[in-house]
Amino acid sequence: MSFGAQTMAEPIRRVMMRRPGKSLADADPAVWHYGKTFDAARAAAQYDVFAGLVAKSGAEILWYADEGDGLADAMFTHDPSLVSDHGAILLNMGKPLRRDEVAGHEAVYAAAGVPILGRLSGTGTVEGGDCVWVDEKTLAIGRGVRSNAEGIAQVRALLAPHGINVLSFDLPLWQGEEACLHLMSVISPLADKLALVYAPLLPAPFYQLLKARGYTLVEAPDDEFMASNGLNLNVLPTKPFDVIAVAGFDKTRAAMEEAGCTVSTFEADALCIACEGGPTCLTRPILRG
Ligand SMILES: NC(=O)NCCC[C@H](N)C(=O)O
Repeated sequence: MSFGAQTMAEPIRRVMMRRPGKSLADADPAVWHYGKTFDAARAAAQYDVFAGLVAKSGAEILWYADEGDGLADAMFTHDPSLVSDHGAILLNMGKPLRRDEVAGHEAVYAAAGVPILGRLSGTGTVEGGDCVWVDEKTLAIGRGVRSNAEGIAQVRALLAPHGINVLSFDLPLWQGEEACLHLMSVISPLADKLALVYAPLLPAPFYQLLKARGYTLVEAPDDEFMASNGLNLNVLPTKPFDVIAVAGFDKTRAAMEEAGCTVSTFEADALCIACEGGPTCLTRPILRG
């Protein structure tokens, strides 16, 4: 089978990515809520280093091309769709500027022969960054600014026939409606039942569920979470205990190494810190395991 990713840290075999091009170069930072360190040319150069690390892992990269559609955030391919073992789910973005990205994902799946399990409709919204596979039969979704109750109910209805339990956890507002806070902003799985977390912003019942399921939680330091706008926490496992992280957050790196991880880093001030999305957000795993 060439698709299926109901785990978060098993070896990444196939992934959808989008190299930022004309759409990011033309983006107005005030419209897109990009920070002071935004620089499209440097972001593209930093992206190439990141893409090289993903390619080095052996993953096949399916490219969603930026041909100037104006969708600057579309480089964050994690969000517009989700891939289950039963096909892809085309989501509906909570950030209105990102709604048209879903059609781009649909085209990539059609070209790659990945079946579509279903799609969200109406006013229901869910973003991929709010979705965390706790285990292969349990999907946690953060309800917040980007994902709403109706969207979560729609995902639940699509997955329930396959024996998958979808749970909803409420997120705080934190930096406001314009900023990006996903459930994946406060947790990054590193290996089976091992995750890096920023505990103060975790929904308390989600924290309790992880503990009850036998997870070991590595705590990211407060100062680096604040200094990085949360991006110190956003690390991509290419296989269990092997992760890609944003450079410059040495205490977070040391905490992961202490937990047995090998950490590769890349500079990402113009890309990740400025545009509010890290290595996990820049990838949509299509096949893991
Ligand atoms: N999964 C993620 O956390 N994605 C980051 C998306 C950042 C993008 N600027 C956004 O606001 O949607």
